[in-house]
Amino acid sequence: MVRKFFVGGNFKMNGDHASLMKIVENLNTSNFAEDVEVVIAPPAIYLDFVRKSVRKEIEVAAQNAYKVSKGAYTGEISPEMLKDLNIGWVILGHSERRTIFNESDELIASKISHALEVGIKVIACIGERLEEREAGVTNDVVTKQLVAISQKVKDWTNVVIAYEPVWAIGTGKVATPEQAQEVHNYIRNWLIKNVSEETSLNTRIIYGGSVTGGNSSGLAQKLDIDGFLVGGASLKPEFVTIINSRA
Ligand SMILES: O=C(CO)COP(=O)(O)O
Repeated sequence: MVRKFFVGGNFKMNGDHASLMKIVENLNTSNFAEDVEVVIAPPAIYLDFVRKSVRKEIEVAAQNAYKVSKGAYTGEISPEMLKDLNIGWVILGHSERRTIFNESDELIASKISHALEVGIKVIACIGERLEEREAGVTNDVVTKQLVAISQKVKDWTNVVIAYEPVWAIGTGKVATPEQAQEVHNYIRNWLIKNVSEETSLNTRIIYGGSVTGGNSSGLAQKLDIDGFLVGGASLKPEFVTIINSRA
C-alpha cells in the first residue's frame, strides 16, 4: 500500500494539564503498529506543552489556524506560529468550525492554502449533514467542498482528506464500512478526474465520526479508508486500539 495508515486524535475543547499528561504518557508507553502515522490535536493553548511531552514519532496538530501570518485578528493563531513551536499539522474545515463558527468553504480554502504555503500539513475535513444524506445529495455536498479547496490548492501532497459525515460526529452513529467506503471511493475518483491520478493514488482519505476501538478494524479493512480522525475516543486508552486497527 502506497498510502501510510493515518490516525489523528482531535481532542476538541477538552483536557487540562493533568489529563493531557495522562493521555501523553499512555501514548508514550504504548506500542504502535509499524507504518502508522499518529497525529494528536490538543487545544491551542496546550500545543507547546504536548509537543514537548509526547515522543517525537507522534506528531502534533492545531485544530485551527488563520489565513494570514499576523496582524490585528484578536483571538487567532497563524500557521507561522505553529511552525515556530514545531507543530507540523493543522486540522481545517472541521464541521464544528463550519457550523458553530460559520466558516465558509472559501475561508477554509484560504486557510488551507496559507498553511500549506508556510509548510504546515493539513487535515482538511469535509462531509454532509443528515438532511443532505437523506436527500441523496452527499456526493454533491462533498464535491462542492472539494471544489472550493481545489480552487486554491494545486499541490495536495501535504493534505490528508478527512471525510466526516456530520450525522456521525459525536452521535455514536458510526457510518458502516460500506457507507464510508462508498464516499471515500467517490472522493478518490473525484481526485483522479479533477486533480491527477498520482494525487488520487497518494492522498490519504481518512474517516471520522464515532470511531471506537470496537468499530475501527471493520472500517480499516476497506480499500479507500486510509485511517481515522477520532474525537471522543482519542481521549481514552482505546485510542491505541484504533491506532493499531490495521495491524
Ligand atoms: O469530529 C470528529 C473528529 O474530528 C469525530 O468526533 P467523534 O469521534 O467524537 O464522533
